[in-house]
Amino acid sequence: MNNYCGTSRIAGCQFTLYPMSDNFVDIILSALNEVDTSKVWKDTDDVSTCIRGKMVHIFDVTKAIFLHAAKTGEHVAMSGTFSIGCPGDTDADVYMDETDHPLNEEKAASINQQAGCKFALYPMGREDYMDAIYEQIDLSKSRGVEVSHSHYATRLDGDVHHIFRAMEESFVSVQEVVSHVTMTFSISANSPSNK
Ligand SMILES: Cc1ncc(C[n+]2csc(CCO)c2C)c(N)n1
Repeated sequence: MNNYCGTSRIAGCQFTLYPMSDNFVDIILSALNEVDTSKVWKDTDDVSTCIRGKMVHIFDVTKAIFLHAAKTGEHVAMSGTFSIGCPGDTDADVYMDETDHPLNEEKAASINQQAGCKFALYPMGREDYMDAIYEQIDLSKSRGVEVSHSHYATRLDGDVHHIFRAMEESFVSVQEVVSHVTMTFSISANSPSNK
């Protein structure tokens, strides 16, 4: 099966927004609406949204949707799973022809938002999966984000742009050596616990 396009392979993210607000329907639908998703395959249902396409656009769209929801000032959380190299899917292959320019970066760049995030990498099908994680991730170089370890996950605190950059860098470097990788994350902004 050929799921390669140049040097880029098809990736995806399945995520759910949880606005802790009476206005949750509007916050979810506006965030999904305001973000330009034209470079990714997208499907939203009552549980979650799934996007598929080039890695650069998967991270661009996921981050932008979280930022647009969080900029309402409400306590908003998002949980999801990134995946690459999952064999079998071909229905989003057409999106692999898109250029690498992320469509939402310019608009999202002006949104400053602090958040806390826990993420975990799962390189699939490897006896030495722990080595694959430790060898490829060098979070010591992550600028603007505080890194701490927790059970089953790594915690990142800081600006949302820096948090997503750290997760993207980790995911990109692990998938260069392990063909099938998943990464779970849970991110929270405007939590009353921090007031
Ligand atoms: C990113 C994301 N996608 C879908 C849902 C599921 N969902 C729950 S309420 C609602 C709006 C009314 O239909 C939707 C779509 C979600 N929470 N977050």
